[in-house]
Formats: sequence, C-alpha cells, structure tokens
Amino acid sequence: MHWNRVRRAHSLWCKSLTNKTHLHHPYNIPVLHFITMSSLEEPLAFDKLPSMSTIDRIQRFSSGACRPRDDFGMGHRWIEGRDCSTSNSCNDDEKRFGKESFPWRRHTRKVSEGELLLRNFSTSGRSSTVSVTLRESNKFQEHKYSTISNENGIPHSSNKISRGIPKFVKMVEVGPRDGLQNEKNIVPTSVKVELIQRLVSSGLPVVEATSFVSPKWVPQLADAKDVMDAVNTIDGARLPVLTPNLKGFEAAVSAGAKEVAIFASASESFSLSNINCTIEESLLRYRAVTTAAKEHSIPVRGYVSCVVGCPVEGAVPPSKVAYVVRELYDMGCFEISLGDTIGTGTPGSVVPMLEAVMAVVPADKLAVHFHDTYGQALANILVSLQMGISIVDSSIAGLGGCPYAKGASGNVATEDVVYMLNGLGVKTNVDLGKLIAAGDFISKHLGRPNGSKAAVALNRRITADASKI
Ligand SMILES: CC(C)(COP(=O)([O-])OP(=O)([O-])OC[C@H]1O[C@@H](n2cnc3c(N)ncnc32)[C@H](O)[C@@H]1OP(=O)([O-])[O-])[C@@H](O)C(=O)NCCC(=O)NCCSC(=O)C[C@@](C)(O)CC(=O)[O-]
Repeated sequence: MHWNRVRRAHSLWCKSLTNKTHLHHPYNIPVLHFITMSSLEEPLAFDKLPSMSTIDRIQRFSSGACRPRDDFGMGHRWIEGRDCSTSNSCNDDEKRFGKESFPWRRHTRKVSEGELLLRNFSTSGRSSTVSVTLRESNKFQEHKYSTISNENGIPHSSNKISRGIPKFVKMVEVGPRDGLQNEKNIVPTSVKVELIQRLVSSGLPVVEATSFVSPKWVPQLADAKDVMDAVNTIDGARLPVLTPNLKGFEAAVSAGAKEVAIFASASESFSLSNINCTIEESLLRYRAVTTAAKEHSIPVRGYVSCVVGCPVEGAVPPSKVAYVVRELYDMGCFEISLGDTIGTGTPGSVVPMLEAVMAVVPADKLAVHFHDTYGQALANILVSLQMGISIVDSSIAGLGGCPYAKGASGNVATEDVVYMLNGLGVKTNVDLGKLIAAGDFISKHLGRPNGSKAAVALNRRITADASKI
C-alpha cells in the first residue's frame, strides 16, 4: 500500500518533468520569456533578465487600468458577494460556479528529496552592521534618490530604478499562520492572540490569523477556533484563515472567519506532500470551497506554492504557475498570492514567472510571497514592484517556513519590507516602530533573536543611544 503511494508520487513527478517543455499554458497564451534553470543551485545570470523596457512594457500591458479584465474572458472576481478589486471596490458578480465531486485519494507525503536538497545549503546570515534610526531610514534614501512627493506628501523616488513602483503597497502579514505553523514548540493561544493584536495595531491591513487544517498534519495551529474566538472582535484589519477543503471552510465560518484562503501548488510533488492530493484534485476541492464561500459572501484569497522552485522537482515552468493561478482566479479568488515556498527564486526566475502569470491575470490581483532561504526576497520584491505588483506578503520577524518544505526558511521579514518601502517613499500605513515591538515580542517568546535585519539594526542603535544616557 505504502509502495503504491510512493510509485504514484514518483510517476506524477516524472509526468511533471516531461511537461516542463511546454511553452504554452492550456489557454494557449504564449509565455513571453521562458528561462530554464539547470538546477535550483544555479541562479540565472543577470544578463538573462528582460531589459527595463521589457519590464515597462509588461507593466503597462498588465495594469488593470490598461487592460480590461474582460479581455481575458475571465468574468468577474468577487468579495463579500460582490465583484472586487484588491482595493475592495466592488460591483455585482455574475460568476457561475460549478458543482463538484470529491474523488479523495490518499497519497504519500514525499519530502525527503527536498530535505536533501535544502540541507546542502545554509541560509543567509541574520547579523547586521547597519545602524540607523527610524528617522534616518527615510533621510538615507533622500541622499540616494532624487525624490518627489506624491499626493499624500510621501517622498516618492522618481529615478529609473523606481519608475513604475506603486505609491502604495498593501502588506499582508502571514506570521501568525505561516510563521507559527512551523514552530517546533507549540505557541500558547494567548501569545498568538497578543501577536495578532500587536500586528493589527501597527497598521497592517491584513493579518492572516490561523489555519483550519488537519491538526494531525499541523498541530501547531490546532487551536484555530480558540484563536478566532479571541480575535473576532479586533477591528482595523482583515483576519483571513487558511482552509484546505470544505471541512476546513465550514469550521472557519463557524468560528467567525470573514475571509478565507485556499492554497494550491504549481508542483505536483509539493501538492501531494502538502495537501495529500494532485493539483487537479486540489482544484476540485477549492471549487467546492469557493462555491460555498460565495453562498456565505466570504471572500477567498488564493495561494499558489512553488512558483519558481519545488523542493522535489526543482525549477517549475512559468506556464504551470500561470495555469494554476488562472484556475484560482476563474473560480472566484479576489487575489492570488504567488509563493516562492522554498525561497530559491532570484529576479532571474521571478521575472519570467510574473510575465507568464500577468499574461493571464491582471497585476492588481496578484500578491508576491517570498521566503528568504537564499536571501533573495527583497530583490525579488523590488523587481515585482517594478513590474506592477502592489501586494506583498511577509512575516513578522521573518518567522516561518513550511512544514512540508523542510529546510525552507521563513518569509521575508515584514520589518525589512516596510523599511525598504519607507526608503523608496512607498506608503504602507504601517508604523515601523510598533512592528518592531511586535517582532521583538514574538522573538522573545520563541527564545531567539529577531529574524529581521532592519529590526536588529534599529534595536541596536536604540540600545546604543540608551546606553549613552
Ligand atoms: C488537506 C488535508 C486536510 C488532507 O488530509 P488527508 O489526510 O488527506 O484528509 P482526509 O480527508 O483523508 O482526512 C483525514 C483526517 O483529517 C481530518 N480533516 C480533513 N480536513 C480537515 C480540516 N480541514 N480540518 C481538520 N481536520 C480535517 C478528517 O476529518 C480526517 O480525520 P479522522 O477521520 O482521521 O479523524 C491535510 O493534508 C492538511 O491539513 N494539510 C495542511 C497542510 C498545511 O497546512 N500546510 C501548510 C500551509 S501551505 C503553505 O504554507 C504554503 C503557503 C500558503 O504559505 C504559500 C507558500 O509559501 O508557498
């Protein structure tokens, strides 16, 4: 029985390797740039990147304003029962949802190759020698960039590098879920709740609170209902939760969740490891969830994992990512987050992936979700912003990883992203000081240094100043 499961995972993996040569996704939209990597250890050379003018072209092409969504024949997204954009402007929805069957099948969770692959590499060091105050983070960029003020009075860089970068970025905090799901020791519910409260009060507009997944697979989040009971009254932010199937969705709604997220993968092997089913089986499950969510007027966010690399299969073709993203979009996800689950992506692999995805779904419906295993997350975020992405997932203090991608480190630290965006004059409405306090709170509880370089550097300076008093 066990051997059969292993054989099935292996044959799916082989099939997906064969499929890697496809340059067109099922909607016959050509992938503009398809760059292969010989292995995950060989990042692409910078000369393989499309020129800035290509990026500019993509951005113009993909901005919601430039290209009506109906051009894609994808119908309308919805949120709270209405058509929705990421900025939450909504119209009536006419999307139809299909009826589904549930051909559940059991599969092996095969992560050993991934463990092997990642064990060979050490993650980037977390120490920092940079020392500037919060005020200095803005002053510093004034020296480096010629800046202009946007309509909100925020300095906004106007040079070549920052051309096209959005003036406002929506930060989606995933630490309480993506971060804490991977902790060895189970964090008490009261600490999770205080962390969520602190994150919301720092101004983050979205804080992913927990997951309604099987407690056998992810015991760290077995207290999902208790967390929701405690945070349901918090105002000022949306608090989505992960739901892997209808059972999870129903439990989430009963616990008071007002927004959910579904999570598919662009890699067959990772889908099997993570949610115990193939990609197509997962899409069936998720159609059932989005149908039920529509009935409850619950907005659904979509995730796609392994958008550039898989711990088992290696490089993932952009066309495969575009296919899954479009499936999630078509079933009604108001926003789709592109996850570099193991953090192997570089701008060299992220750009062609985004090109392929932005050819099928408008840029303003996409978020990026970078793990920082190879220290590439900020570079990948910057290039994504340059291509017109304006929603960034991150994790307080760089918490996290994925239980089914052993060795992958946490998401990019929220503090580091906000620090970079402040430096670029991009508005987030997030208070960096409060964010750092939240990161210190959870790091202290976990008994380890804050994983944000910006937080460590800023804390060091504050401590040094205090010692002079
Ligand atoms: C998907 C399943 C449930 C399938 O798990 P399964 O074992 O195939 O499910 P099943 O339908 O055969 O059910 C097995 C048992 O689980 C129960 N069950 C079934 N569903 C639920 C549920 N929702 N909540 C609670 N219990 C549930 C079900 O009732 C049954 O209980 P039993 O009869 O044995 O007592 C399982 O594999 C699972 O929970 N996986 C979760 C994996 C996970 O959370 N991974 C981390 C999140 S993804 C991620 O981090 C990536 C992301 C999003 O951050 C982006 C990125 O970085 O790329």
